[in-house]
Amino acid sequence: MSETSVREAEIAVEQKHVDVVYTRVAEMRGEAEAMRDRGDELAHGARNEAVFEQAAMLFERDVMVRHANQILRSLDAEHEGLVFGRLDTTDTETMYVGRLGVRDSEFDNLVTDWRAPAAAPFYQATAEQPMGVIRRRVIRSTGQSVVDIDDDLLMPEARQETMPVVGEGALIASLTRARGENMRDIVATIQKEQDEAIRAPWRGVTEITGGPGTGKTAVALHRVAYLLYRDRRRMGGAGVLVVGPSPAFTSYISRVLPSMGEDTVELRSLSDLLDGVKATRTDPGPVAAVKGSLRMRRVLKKAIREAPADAPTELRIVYHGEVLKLDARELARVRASVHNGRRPPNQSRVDAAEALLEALWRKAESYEDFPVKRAELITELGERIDFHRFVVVWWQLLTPGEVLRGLSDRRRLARTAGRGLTRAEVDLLADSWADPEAGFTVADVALLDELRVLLGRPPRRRHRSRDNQLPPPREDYDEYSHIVVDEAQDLSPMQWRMVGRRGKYASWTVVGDPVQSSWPDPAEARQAQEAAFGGPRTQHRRFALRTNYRNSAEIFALAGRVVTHVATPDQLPHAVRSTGVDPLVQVCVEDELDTTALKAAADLLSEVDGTVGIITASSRLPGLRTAAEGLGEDRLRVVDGLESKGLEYDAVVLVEPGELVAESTTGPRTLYVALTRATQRLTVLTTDETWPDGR
Ligand SMILES: Nc1ncnc2c1ncn2[C@@H]1O[C@H](COP(=O)(O)OP(=O)(O)OP(=O)(O)O)[C@@H](O)[C@H]1O
Repeated sequence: MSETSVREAEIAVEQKHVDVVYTRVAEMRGEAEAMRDRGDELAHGARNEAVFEQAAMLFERDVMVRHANQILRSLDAEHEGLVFGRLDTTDTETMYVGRLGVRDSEFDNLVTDWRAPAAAPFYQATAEQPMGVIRRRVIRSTGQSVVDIDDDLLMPEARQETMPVVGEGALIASLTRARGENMRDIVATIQKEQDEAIRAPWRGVTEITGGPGTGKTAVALHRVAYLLYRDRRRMGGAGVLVVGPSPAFTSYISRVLPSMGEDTVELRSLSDLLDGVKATRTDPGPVAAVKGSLRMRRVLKKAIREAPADAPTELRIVYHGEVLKLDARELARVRASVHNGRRPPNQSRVDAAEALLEALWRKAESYEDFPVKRAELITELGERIDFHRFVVVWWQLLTPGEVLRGLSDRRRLARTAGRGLTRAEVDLLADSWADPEAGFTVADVALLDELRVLLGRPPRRRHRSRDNQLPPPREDYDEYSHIVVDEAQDLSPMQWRMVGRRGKYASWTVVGDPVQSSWPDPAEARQAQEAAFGGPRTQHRRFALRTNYRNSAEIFALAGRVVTHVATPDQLPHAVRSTGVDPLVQVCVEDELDTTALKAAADLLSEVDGTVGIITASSRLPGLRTAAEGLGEDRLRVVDGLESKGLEYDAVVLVEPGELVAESTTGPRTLYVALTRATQRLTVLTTDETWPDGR
C-alpha cells in the first residue's frame, strides 16, 4: 500500500472510533439535561415539603444541577477535536486521550481525560523512557471529522507489522499553523518538560521560567485546567485568578481555558485588578519606577493622615455664652491622635468627633467658672447640628482616588514624602497626577489598592462617594485559592503587594523570564514577591523550560545576536523549527520609516495566512495606528514594545530598534521581547546601517 492509502485507511479507523465517541456524547448530553431538569423538579417539589425534607431535597438538587451543568459545560466547550490522542502500549491496550473522559454505557473507557493520571504517558513517554508506549498518535480533527494523524514510534522493537506509522510529527505541524486573534490550547502536543510543570502538585509556589516562546503562558493555563480537574472542590470553590500584563494579553489568552471546558477562571490584567478602576494609560519608565517602589507605602501611609485640602482649619462654637475655639495646630493634634488609634480613617469618624469634644472640653475647662460639667458638654455639643456639620467636612470619608489626586499638589506631596522621595521624584509624580481629566495609570492601580486598605471600608449607609470612578471598596479580595501570575518578572513591588493581598490563602503558579524583565530593581521586587507568597518558608517548586516553540530558528538567531548584553547564551532557549527564511533588515531614512513600515506590513500580509504586528516605540504609535487603519486589514495590529509582551504574530515589522532601546532604561530587554514575537517572518526597519552589530 502507498503511504497515502495507509494514511487514509488509518484516518478511517480513527474516524470510526470518533463517531462512536460523539454518539455517546450526545447520549450523555441528554442524560445531563435530564439530570438538570430532575434537579429543578426537586426544587419545585421542595416548596411543598416539610422544612427538614426540604433542606435535604434542595441540597440534592444543588449537587445535581451543579454536576449536570459542569458536564454540559465541558460537552459544549468549543472543541477543536474532542479526541486528539491514541496510545498503543505493550500490554496490547489501546487508549484514546481527549479533552474529556467518556465512558460507554457499560462503563468502559472510550476516551480518557488528558488530565487523568492514566493519560500522563501520552505526554511523558519518550524513546529513552517509553513507559510501555509503542506508538503515540496525535489525531487532528475539524469539527467531528478526523483530517489527519501523526505518529511517534517510541518502541520500534515492539511494533507489530499490523501497526502502521504515519506523519512527520504533530508538534511541528501544530507550530507551523497560522496564528489567529486568540491563543489556542496545546492539549494535543504538550511536551514532556511542559507536562511536568502542568502536573506539579497544587501546594505552595510553582515557578515556571523560560525564554521567549517556551510555552510558559500555555503551560500555566493548562496547569489551571489540570488543577481544576484534579481538585475542583478546593480550586473551584474559592476561585482561580490569572493575572496578566495587559488587557490585550488577557484578551489574547481568553479562549484557551474555555476551549478546555473551564469558564470559571477570572482573567485580569494589572490595569483592572481593582474593581471600578480601568487604567488605560501607562507612565513613562522613570515615573512607573517611583510609583512601583516600596517607598510609596510610606508616602501613602502619611498621605492618609493629612487633612484634606478643603478641610476647615478652625473650629469655633458658641456654647453657654462662651466661644470655644480650636485653631489649626490644635486641630492637627486632634487629627494625629485619631490617626494613632486602632481603626483606619474611614472607620474613625466617631472617634474623631469624640476627640474633638474632648479637646473642646479641655478648652472650656480652662475658663474660670465654666458653668457645665464634662459629661453635659459632651452630650450637648455632640448633639448639635453645627458640630456635626463641622465633623463631616473636617473628617471626610475619602476614596483612594481622592487621596491620590490630592498628591498632585507638589507642596503636599513633598511634605508627605519627607525624605522618602527626591525632589526630582516629587516633581515627576506631581506632574503625572496634575491633569484631573487624564484618568489613572496602570501603576496607579496598585497605589489605589494600597490606599483602599489603608483608608478602610467606609460605614455603608453613610458614605457617598464623591469619586465616581470608585465604588465602595470590596474586602473579599483575599479569597482566591490559586493565583497565576504571568510575565511575573515585570511586576513592581507595589503590584506584588496588590496581587499578594488577593492570595493570602492561595497557592501560586508564577511564570516569567528574568531576561525579559523591564523592572529596574529586581531585588526589591523579589522581596515583595516573597512577602506575597507568605514569606520565604513557603514551599517552592521550580521548572525551567528550554525550547522555544514560537520563533523560527532564523528569527530567534537574530534575537540572540541582539540580546547578548542582557542574556548569556545558556539563558537562551533552543528554537526547534526552521523556515529557511532569514529575517529582513532594511535600512531607510527617518522620514520614510512609517510609510516603509506600512508597505512592509502589506507585503507580509500577503505572505502569511495569520496575523501581522507592527511593533514600534510608543512615540510613533498614534501615527502608525491611524495610518494602519487606512489599510482596512483586521489581521494587522500596531503595538508598542511593552504592549507586545506575551503576544505573538505570524509576521512582525519592527520599526527602529534604536528607538525602542532609547525609550527606557530597560529598552534592550523590551527590544528582545519585540524581536521574539513572530512565528514565521520578521522585518526590521532601521535608520542605523550598522544594526544589529553596531550597538
Ligand atoms: N507543546 C506545544 N505544542 C504546540 N504549540 C506550543 C507548545 N508549546 C508552546 N506552543 C506554542 O508556542 C507559542 C509560545 O507559547 P507561549 O506564548 O505560552 O510562550 P511564552 O513562554 O509565554 O512566551 P513569551 O514569554 O515570549 O511571551 C504559542 O503559540 C504556543 O501555543
